[in-house]
Amino acid sequence: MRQGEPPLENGFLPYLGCALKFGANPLEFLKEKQKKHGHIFTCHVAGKYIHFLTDPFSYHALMRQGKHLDWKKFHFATSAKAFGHGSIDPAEGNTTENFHQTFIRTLQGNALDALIEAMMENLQYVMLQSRAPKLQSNTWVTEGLYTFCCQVMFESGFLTLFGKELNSNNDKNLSSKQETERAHILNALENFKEFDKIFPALVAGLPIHLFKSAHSAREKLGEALLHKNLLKRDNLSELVTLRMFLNDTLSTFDDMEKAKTHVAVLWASQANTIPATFWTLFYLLKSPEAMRAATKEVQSVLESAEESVSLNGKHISLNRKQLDNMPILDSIIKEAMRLSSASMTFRVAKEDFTLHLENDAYNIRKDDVVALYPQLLHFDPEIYADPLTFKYNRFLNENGEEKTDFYRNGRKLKHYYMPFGTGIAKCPGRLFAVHEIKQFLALIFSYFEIELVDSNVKCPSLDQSRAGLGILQPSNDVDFRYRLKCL
Ligand code: HEM
Repeated sequence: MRQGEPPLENGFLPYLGCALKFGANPLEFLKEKQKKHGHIFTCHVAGKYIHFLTDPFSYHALMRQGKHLDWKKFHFATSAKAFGHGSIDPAEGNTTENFHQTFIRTLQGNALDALIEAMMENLQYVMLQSRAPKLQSNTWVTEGLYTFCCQVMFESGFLTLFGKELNSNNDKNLSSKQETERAHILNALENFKEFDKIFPALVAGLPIHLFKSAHSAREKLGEALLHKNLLKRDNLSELVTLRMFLNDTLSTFDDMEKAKTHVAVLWASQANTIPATFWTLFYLLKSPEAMRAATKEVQSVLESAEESVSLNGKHISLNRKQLDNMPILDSIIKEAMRLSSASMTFRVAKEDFTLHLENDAYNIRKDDVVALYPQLLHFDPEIYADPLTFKYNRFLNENGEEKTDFYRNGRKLKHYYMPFGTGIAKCPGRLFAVHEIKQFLALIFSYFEIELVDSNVKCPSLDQSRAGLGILQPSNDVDFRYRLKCL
């Protein structure tokens, strides 16, 4: 440590430094170091020097000094490492596509309306038609809640981004075509889960060939998303259509590398959405007061949209504007994600520079990492009283509208909620993600009676193996049951 640099925590292990202690429980580790060193400190982790900023009032200072910091290099390198495509950094010459721009263009603005419309249709198809055999006799179906959220969101989200298989003449009838399609998607889900299990290890730098079955799962996902196979599908999203075009026109990637860039999009679209959906529904099932408020809000939006709920094949349709008018569901989803998110923001120093914070300044060396760990903020009792408790209306003000004033030390915070990251690299799919979860809930409440098998079941703990990468998964599943309402 040189003069003017943040206090250094070297750890005891050569090279690994603090990696193991950090990896075991990042929140506890960072809290302990914050107590020891104050609001900024450096950890030596696996050969890198990571400067953690823990004061939420410094976050803004970091964003303002963006010219010294690179957010892309780390993302590009991680994506190539985990998904196995060549570098997507235009500086390295494989492609001139600006991926971030492609994502913003096809996940927000007008493109979002089309995604929402397709998702509404696909969710109902998946919940009512594709799973019909389970629902036939109007009796209760018991299942793991995580398994259910995983299947419904994966199948619907996959169909929304990658479309449906085109009719082939070999198919005898519609239902056998649906069965084949469903089998293909559930097979993709199995491969997705197998690959997702080792995702943290790949990000940490372990080579995929150490994991035989996950490697083969990733290759199979790639094969399913080869351009020649995507061309056999109908209703591809604008995101996938544009990405195929740009792969073909702006890159020198071979067919499998192109496919692997689609595997990356598939992963980004599902890996956080699935656990976020689980936590939202779990907390609702545990909180009758929240459930009453949520179902009432959905009913009233359906009534004012003049949508009736029936099982005669006519689907409910709610557009973006109607879904945007659900502040209670917004607050519930935010609260569930506050409690389960452990994303981390990284920036890499492009050169030696002085980082100016509110009251002090620190020297940062080229290639060092500056990081934020917003779970510290989400669990800060000064900002969120009783931070480990789910309060469905935490993000609502007295008028029942979105609450945006949160304080620390008597000062209003600009950054108080960050599951989607912040600044330029903020998740481009965040609006779609929240709409998807709202649609899922609105449809569950409309079509099903639903309850936990054991209403006293304990809240599962957060599986820390994915800390730093987004929404944490539950460490165990929870049984619930559901049946179609008599409509
Ligand atoms: C609850 C669900 C979601 C959460 C919590 C989430 C969170 C995040 C976070 C934390 C990042 C990294 C931001 C940073 O580095 O600062 C990210 C990036 C990204 N997300 Fe999401 N995300 C979610 C859903 C989605 C969905 C549904 C899509 C697409 C359909 C999506 C597409 C992406 C993409 C493409 C990136 C990379 C952006 C880039 O590098 O330009 N995400 N997400």
